[in-house]
Amino acid sequence: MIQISNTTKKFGSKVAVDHISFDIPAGCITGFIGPNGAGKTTTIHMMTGVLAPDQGLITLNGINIATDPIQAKRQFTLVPDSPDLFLRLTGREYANFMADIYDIGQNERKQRIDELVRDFKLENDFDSQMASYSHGMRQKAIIIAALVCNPSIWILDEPMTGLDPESSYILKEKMKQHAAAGNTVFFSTHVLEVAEKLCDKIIMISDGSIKYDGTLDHLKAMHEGESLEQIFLGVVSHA
Ligand SMILES: Nc1ncnc2c1ncn2[C@@H]1O[C@H](COP(=O)(O)OP(=O)(O)OP(=O)(O)O)[C@@H](O)[C@H]1O
Repeated sequence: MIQISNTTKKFGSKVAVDHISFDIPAGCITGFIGPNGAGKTTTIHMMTGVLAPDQGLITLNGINIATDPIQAKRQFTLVPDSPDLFLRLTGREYANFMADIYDIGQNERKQRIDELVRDFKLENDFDSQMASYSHGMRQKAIIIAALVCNPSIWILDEPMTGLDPESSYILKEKMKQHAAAGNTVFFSTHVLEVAEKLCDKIIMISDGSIKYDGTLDHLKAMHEGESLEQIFLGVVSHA
């Protein structure tokens, strides 16, 4: 579970995130949707300790990321918005580096890496430097390394970007399984069809403020006969 309370982030005079509060419960998939520049990545960076908020409180499984960052960071894994990281490492070296950080034993990590590499069809390239990968292959390697760690909370920033349909399907199935096992899955997306098919709960952000926080079913009941796209465009145009 993640709790964000009255949290604000400014860059100079620009208020990127403005007094936002919401809970992300365990046991379901929560989608974070909003237009470009709405504040999604800034929020995710504050949740994961990459950025310090100017104001507010963020806890992950009840642990305050500001005052207990090491323990808080052990609660989650992050798929960042850009996969262009550690490009001199091979996919396998990067996955092992992440597994080291999370203290995953040798047998367990080997089993998980083998399974994930097979699922995402990266067997032929996993021992090559990530600099030689295509964008989609880098995205797969970052996802594999994040999922090898397998803590209770998964935070994914635009995770389907660049993935082929088969890999995107596999990732969505893994997200569903993780949530069904009682864990927390939170992801941002621009792809409303994905949000519609995958999410139990939706949080909509626009211009740094939360415009909707609730179940997908409730949102649809409030806007009977409208698609999620029509609802989204309505919410954003009234921002
Ligand atoms: N490092 C920064 N310096 C200055 N302004 C920033 C910085 N990071 C983000 N912003 C601003 O904060 C606002 C929110 O940006 P953010 O990246 O959180 O949006 P987003 O919802 O993730 O957008 P996108 O969907 O385009 O990735 C934008 O107006 C952006 O210009």
